[in-house]
Amino acid sequence: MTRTLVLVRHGQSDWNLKNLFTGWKDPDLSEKGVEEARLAGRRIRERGLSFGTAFTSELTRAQHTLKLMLEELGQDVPTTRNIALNERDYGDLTGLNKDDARAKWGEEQVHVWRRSYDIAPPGGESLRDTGARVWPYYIHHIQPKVLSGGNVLVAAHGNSLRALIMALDGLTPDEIVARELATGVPIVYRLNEDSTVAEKTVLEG
Ligand SMILES: O=C(O)[C@@H](CO)OP(=O)(O)O
Repeated sequence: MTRTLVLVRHGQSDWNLKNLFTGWKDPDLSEKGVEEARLAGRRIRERGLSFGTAFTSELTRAQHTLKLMLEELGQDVPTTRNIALNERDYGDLTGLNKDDARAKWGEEQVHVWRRSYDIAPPGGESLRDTGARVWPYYIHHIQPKVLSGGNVLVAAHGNSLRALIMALDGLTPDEIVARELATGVPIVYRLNEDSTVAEKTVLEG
């Protein structure tokens, strides 16, 4: 029994390309994002992994990434979509250009809003808030599938996955600040029977 969990941040979206805060807005993948998603699927295929279940968010960029990965894998897997896996809600920053926001509020403040654990952007969610919906969803819906040996593929978002990875890797609020997730790079976890992490491999390069 392999108990494998693969996490993938969606490929580059049109709004990533335009450098806009995206959050719960729903742009699709850019051309580059489509290629990144396909490459992610091929990287997973090279590992010979097959999946019993897949999960994604309610947002198009993650769903599209999952679809393209499964096409590359040649696997038709039952998929569950849930809002709990959505990107962090960016509140009032949504739709603003990230460089314009730095010019207005300063580099440091914008970095705190984007990467800190417990400071929320105005009207939006902190990473802690995001984790408060992602982690219970993981525990109740995703982890049981992994522990039963079905191998699970999750396509989600930079911050919903940072929140999950923080818990899986046992990172502190200070340590999570420096964690960035690249688009379309699969992260493979193998879990022990007791749900702790046995091994983590990042499929990059
Ligand atoms: O705009 C967003 O929703 C996210 C991810 O693209 O941005 P950030 O890099 O600030 O986490």
